[in-house]
Amino acid sequence: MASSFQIHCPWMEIAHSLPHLIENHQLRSQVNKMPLLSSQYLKGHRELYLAHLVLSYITMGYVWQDGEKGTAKVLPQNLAIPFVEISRVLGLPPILVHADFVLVNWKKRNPCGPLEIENLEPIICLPGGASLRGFILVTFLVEKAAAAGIKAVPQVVNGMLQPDNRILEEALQDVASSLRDMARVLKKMHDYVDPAIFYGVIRIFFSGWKDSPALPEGLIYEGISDKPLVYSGASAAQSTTLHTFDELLGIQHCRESTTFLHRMREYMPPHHQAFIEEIQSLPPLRSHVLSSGKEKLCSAYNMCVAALSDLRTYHIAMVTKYIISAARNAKAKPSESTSPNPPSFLEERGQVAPGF
Ligand code: HEM
Repeated sequence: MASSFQIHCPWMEIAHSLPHLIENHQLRSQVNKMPLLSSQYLKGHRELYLAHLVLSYITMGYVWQDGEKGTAKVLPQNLAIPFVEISRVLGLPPILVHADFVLVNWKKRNPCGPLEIENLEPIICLPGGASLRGFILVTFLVEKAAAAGIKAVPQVVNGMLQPDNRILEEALQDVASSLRDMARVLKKMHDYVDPAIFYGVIRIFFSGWKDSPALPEGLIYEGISDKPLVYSGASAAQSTTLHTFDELLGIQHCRESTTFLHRMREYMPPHHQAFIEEIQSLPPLRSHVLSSGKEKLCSAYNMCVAALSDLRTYHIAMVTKYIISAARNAKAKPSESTSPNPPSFLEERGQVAPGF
């Protein structure tokens, strides 16, 4: 019997040629020829996540193939119906999310080799060549660096609830070291991602259709709803990592940022959201540390807050380089810009957070 992905292979075939089809403005006609396939043959979470990844990339290419002026207003039913069905099963929105873009979109070149950038490859790509590859893989490696800190979270909780100050202090040290590691890995972005390509070519493909001047009413998912649906685009603000550390440490953001960050949680896999809610429901760690009166514990907690703050400060420097300065350069020297028309509706604004 044929495997389900052999049955669904038209999706895979198109997805593997996305950069070429988009650059040649042929993706829409290819998608329009695609048969309407049922998603019911997909088995298990691996196939379902792979299908969401593939259909989300095809969707972003379909909508943005012709840039901001030639946006598609309707997603054809042969793409919209299976994408929405699979999204419902996974509890994800029918748009590219961080989990698609980064968390499931990698494979090892040599299966026995290390989980390092030289041995990694995205499964599905969009235009942007080496810079797109670098953006996906460096972000993936930042997530990998966060894993040790996330694993330390249950230890922090044990140390607090038992209570055992030694366990708590060690676990907090692990969290701080993981946050420092994330910042160290984030710096690799400079080696792999060209700001002009990021700004002029790559960014538009993560853009959503909520509060978007290019799609002010949203996108019609044919066969699903006659009214346009609105969804935010992909952003690492949908990564579970910093949400978890914020909740653990009791970090409070201003009201506007809190609203935005909470909205981004709706774009995470449901089990990620549940994990964050679990941390949120715990007794406050900060009060526990303060009331313990233990200097070493306070200092371990403070190290975590400092490392998280340093990571965010560095991230703002990245936003400046890859968006604000890149926008100015593209405007000042349009002839040198890699893309003839960097999308004007995204100038100096976040993907999903206007005015960020
Ligand atoms: C070229 C690199 C990057 C740029 C230009 C960039 C840009 C942005 C922008 C514009 C936002 C505002 C929200 C939005 O509109 O999407 C944002 C938010 C965010 N980004 Fe990035 N980002 C980059 C890489 C990363 C990486 C590698 C991570 C780590 C996983 C990350 C984590 C976050 C988080 C957690 C937020 C939410 C705000 C916060 O919690 O501080 N970003 N980013």
